[in-house]
Amino acid sequence: MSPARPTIKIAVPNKGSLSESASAMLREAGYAQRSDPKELVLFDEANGVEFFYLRPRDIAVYVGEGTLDVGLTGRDMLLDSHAPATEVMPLGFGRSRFRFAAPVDADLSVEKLQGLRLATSYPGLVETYLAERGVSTRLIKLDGAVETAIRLGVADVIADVVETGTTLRQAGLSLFGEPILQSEGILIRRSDAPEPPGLAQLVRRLNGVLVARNYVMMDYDVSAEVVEAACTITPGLESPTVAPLARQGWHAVRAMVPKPDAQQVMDDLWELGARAILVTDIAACRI
Ligand SMILES: Nc1ncnc2c1ncn2[C@@H]1O[C@H](COP(=O)(O)OP(=O)(O)OP(=O)(O)O)[C@@H](O)[C@H]1O
Ligand SMILES: O=P(O)(O)OC[C@H]1O[C@H](OP(=O)(O)OP(=O)(O)O)[C@H](O)[C@@H]1O
Ligand SMILES: [Mg+2]
Repeated sequence: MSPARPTIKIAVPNKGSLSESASAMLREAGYAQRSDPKELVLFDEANGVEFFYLRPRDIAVYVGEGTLDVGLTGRDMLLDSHAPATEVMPLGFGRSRFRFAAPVDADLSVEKLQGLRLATSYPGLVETYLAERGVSTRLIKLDGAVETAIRLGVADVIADVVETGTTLRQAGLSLFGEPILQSEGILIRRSDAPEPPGLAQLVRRLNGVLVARNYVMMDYDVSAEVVEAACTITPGLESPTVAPLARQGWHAVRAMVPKPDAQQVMDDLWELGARAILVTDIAACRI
């Protein structure tokens, strides 16, 4: 009997904004995910992985303690926790900015925050940012719906997650100061610890999902005179594949193209004389 291979323990958000996207990404990477949102642990025996569904705020704590090997959480949550954990890779979902906001007519700047009451769910993140700028405020720690704190007279300003800005606008608030942080879902591991078993494979799989989501495969035919120019338009990730066609003086080219650029790239190739331009989705890959 072959010895059991070590299992990697992965923390996944159990609810909130990141939960569904995190599970969807892991599923796309070939891992089993829970079907019942009340399930707390799931053992994916085929892949040698154990998933623990936890509050996103707690994930950096477990990973920092070394109880779990890696976790999916938000960059803002990691920095807020001050846990000894490190970002391994960004995951491309749950993008937001972390910003200061105040009533529209407040005319504030970060320097003017000295002594004011500042409400936030991320005191660790805000305190570090302000300390670096020599500003100290009276921090009021709230669990959520922070935008309402000003109207209710609990705070003068807030610092919170902003995605579309709708919540702020509805509360009559506007942004001031530079963004404190650009956040998104990230993979984290414990700082200064040996690499957990299976991490390299997990990272390869997640990278594969990111590439499959963000790129398309483009095929086209082009005459020999303009092959070089065509390859400048579609340089691919490393180098495009160029193969001779049965038709004399023509080549077939195949290259990966960033998905948002695909339509413009097709127009440019057409102008150059390329024909039979085909775009296909990438289902999965290892780059
Ligand atoms: N509107 C949003 N858009 C993108 N990311 C968001 C948004 N709201 C929260 N997040 C991200 O979700 C993470 C916070 O997790 P949390 O569980 O608190 O989410 P939540 O949506 O606030 O959930 P809940 O309000 O149910 O507690 C942070 O990384 C934060 O940046
Ligand atoms: O810029 P927007 O698109 O409006 O999104 C930002 C809002 O979304 C989150 O709130 P959530 O709904 O999670 O409520 P909470 O404040 O209670 O966490 C966040 O805390 C902001 O309030
Ligand atoms: Mg929230």
